[in-house]
Amino acid sequence: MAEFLSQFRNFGWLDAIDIVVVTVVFYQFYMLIKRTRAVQLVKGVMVLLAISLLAKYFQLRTISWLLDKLFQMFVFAIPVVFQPELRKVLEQLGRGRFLTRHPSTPGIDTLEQVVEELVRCTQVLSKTRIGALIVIERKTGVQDFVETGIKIDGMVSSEFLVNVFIPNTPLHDGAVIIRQDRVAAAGCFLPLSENPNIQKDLGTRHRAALGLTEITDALAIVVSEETGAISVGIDGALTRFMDDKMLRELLLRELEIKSTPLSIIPFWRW
Ligand SMILES: Nc1ncnc2c1ncn2[C@@H]1O[C@H](COP(=O)(O)OP(=O)(O)OP(=O)(O)O)[C@@H](O)[C@H]1O
Repeated sequence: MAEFLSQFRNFGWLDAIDIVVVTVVFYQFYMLIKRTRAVQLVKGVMVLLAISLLAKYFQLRTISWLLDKLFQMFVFAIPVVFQPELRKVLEQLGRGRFLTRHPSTPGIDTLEQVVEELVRCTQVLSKTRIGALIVIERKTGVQDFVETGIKIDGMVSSEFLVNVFIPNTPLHDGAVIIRQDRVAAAGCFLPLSENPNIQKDLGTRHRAALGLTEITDALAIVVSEETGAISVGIDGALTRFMDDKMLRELLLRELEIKSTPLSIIPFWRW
């Protein structure tokens, strides 16, 4: 205890600066990877770190030894796995944009408005038989897929979304990605599902919606060009033939805006 307190007695302003700098660097790095799938890996490493500390504390030698070896491996693996994120950090440092402010979370009213705009736009798209694929990001970041399209960063509005999907316009091909209350990008390329059990009449638009929702917790709304049917992909399963009421209830529930009973949701799920 005395040793611990003596450390504090030697604590100078340089140590304070040291701690602040390290905190800021870690925070900015976290904000940078927060929207990508790399954050899951960081969480995994944190869990292993916690187990390793506990194993050391309780003197569990085999677990400690195993985890030590694993961490030695990480020294080489992490730069490879995080290569894109590390490149981005270095680029931002180079441009002097490391200390940027990060957008705050929108309120419930704003998100409710976003849901309304999405419901309105899917109704128009469905009635006019315009095919569409709209992804809504949740906890797992989908920045990797945002980067495959054209960055937009605009307000979510029904009119804008309908316009994006009008055939033969520059952005109609691919998916629109919504992040919170903003349209992050359009024309994004999503991974196709390889699930062999998908109905044969569902083409690549539906497969892309399933593909993304298999690997992230995002929601994917699909409007079929052929039938006008509205479907929603969640966790690699498709809820099909939704009307405006069902879609509104599902979005409000899944986006944790309002809790609605499950019974309203149809069970056309594959
Ligand atoms: N990997 C992908 N990522 C994003 N969008 C895609 C992807 N693959 C296809 N699409 C979109 O789907 C369109 C083709 O849809 P296709 O007709 O093959 O699918 P579908 O599931 O049968 O849908 P629909 O019922 O609308 O015809 C493409 O023009 C493109 O906009």
